[in-house]
Amino acid sequence: MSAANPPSSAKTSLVPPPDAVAPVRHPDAPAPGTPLGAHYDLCFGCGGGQPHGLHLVARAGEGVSVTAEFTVKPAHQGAPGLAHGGVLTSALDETLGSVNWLMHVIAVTGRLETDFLRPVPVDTVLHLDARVTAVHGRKIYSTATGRIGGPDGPVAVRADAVFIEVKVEHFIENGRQEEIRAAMDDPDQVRRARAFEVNP
Ligand SMILES: CCCCC/C=C\C/C=C\C/C=C\C/C=C\CCCC(=O)SCCNC(=O)CCNC(=O)[C@H](O)C(C)(C)COP(=O)(O)OP(=O)(O)OC[C@H]1O[C@@H](n2cnc3c(N)ncnc32)[C@H](O)[C@@H]1OP(=O)(O)O
Repeated sequence: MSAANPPSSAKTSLVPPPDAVAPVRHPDAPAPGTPLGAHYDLCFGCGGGQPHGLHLVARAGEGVSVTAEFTVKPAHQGAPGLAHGGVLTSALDETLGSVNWLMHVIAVTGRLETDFLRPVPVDTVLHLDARVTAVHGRKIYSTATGRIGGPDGPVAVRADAVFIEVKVEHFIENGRQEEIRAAMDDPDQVRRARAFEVNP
């Protein structure tokens, strides 16, 4: 086994350890059915101000779950008339990322594994559903599906993920200064970030 190609480590396993606990919905989480809105206007996944983005719209579900829709546009093609797999994975990633908000936890994707079960044509609405299954320390285990033909249609894509809880400093210290300064100057963005600080 070469160092450049290490084995898939137990450290990044997608299976929660035996002492993982059930996720807890924050008391101030929005009621089921409430749109979550974009966490950042320029986010590729959900930002309304991102012309190249997916414009995914997520709503709170029951417990620690969300539903979302993403419409596949011609700009999202891989093969002629079919969605690119990486774009579909991005939609799953964004949906899984938004579900952490219901626990009032900021988290980033550590590991994400996608199964592609059916091709997804351009103009299809992908009906996404994501939920947290377990929490272990800073690790959040979650799973998502994307269905076509309606919210109860066949599963076209699915994913399992581990997200890692981070502080807001993760973004402030690692993001490009230009965008961080702009985010800090946006009262809405600061309010969103503060919500995590006052309701840990
Ligand atoms: C006013 C300005 C405000 C600006 C803020 C703006 C918005 C903020 C609000 C919300 C935004 C939040 C999310 C966005 C939502 C959706 C978008 C989709 C999500 C993404 O697209 S996000 C981008 C891709 N993502 C990354 O860019 C991560 C890069 N990466 C790192 O930044 C580090 O790598 C990190 C932080 C992950 C860990 O680093 P670290 O040093 O903090 O943690 P450490 O190593 O100590 O691990 C602690 C425990 O996690 C386990 N662990 C570690 N790494 C793991 C892995 N990969 N897989 C599985 N488990 C892992 C260890 O095994 C240990 O587990 P144990 O405790 O059991 O030992």
